[in-house]
Amino acid sequence: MKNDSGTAAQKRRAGESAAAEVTDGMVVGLGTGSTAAHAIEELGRAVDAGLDIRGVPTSFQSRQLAVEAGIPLVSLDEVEDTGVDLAIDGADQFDAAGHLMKGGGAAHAREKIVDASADRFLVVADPSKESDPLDYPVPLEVLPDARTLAAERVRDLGGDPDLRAAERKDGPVVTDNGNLVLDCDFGAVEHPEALAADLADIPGCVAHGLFVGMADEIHVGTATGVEVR
Ligand SMILES: O=C[C@H](O)[C@H](O)[C@H](O)COP(=O)(O)O
Repeated sequence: MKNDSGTAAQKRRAGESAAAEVTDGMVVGLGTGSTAAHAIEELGRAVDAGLDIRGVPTSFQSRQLAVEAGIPLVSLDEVEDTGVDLAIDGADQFDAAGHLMKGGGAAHAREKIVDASADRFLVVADPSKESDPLDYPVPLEVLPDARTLAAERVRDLGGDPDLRAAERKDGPVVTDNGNLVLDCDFGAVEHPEALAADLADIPGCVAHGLFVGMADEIHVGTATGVEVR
């Protein structure tokens, strides 16, 4: 179960552990999802206590949480000179090499921009996210007009694309960027670097959920503490 109290506590420990790495003056990338939310809440408490930071949200969801938590926000444009000091973000899966699958919340396009802009990128996760090899269907954000061609190219690569449907509306999920998501099942991904390159080449692909070689640390919340990998 993704949301039982054990897993929720593990996510909280991971989020709080990564938030503890944030220091005064930092520009911080604020990830999306239920685990990164714990880091945002913890940073909000630290801001209340006097921590001076600026946050760069990765989604509508993380922006809302940060506003509620009282974290001052900036856009990537506004930190052109300073860049992002540290990003904290969740993952749908991670492997032993530190490669990630992201995009379960359809936020991976902006997450990839913010996480790649950071001097240090910390992933927060619970132990259920570990998978070797990665086998979570790869989320592919595509321009709406590219949907049919992109699905065809995914099939050519050996994948099974499925247009992500919205849960409480008829029709597809539309991302924060106005695009669609194809969840592309490739089974076990034995060569993430090669698949990442092939997917990036698909016309109309905005971003795929493979984050290859990007993570600096993975904070894994356990039943009793946090393992940093
Ligand atoms: O698009 C969503 C993001 O990549 C999330 O960081 C990812 O889905 C993990 O979310 P959660 O921590 O809720 O499992």
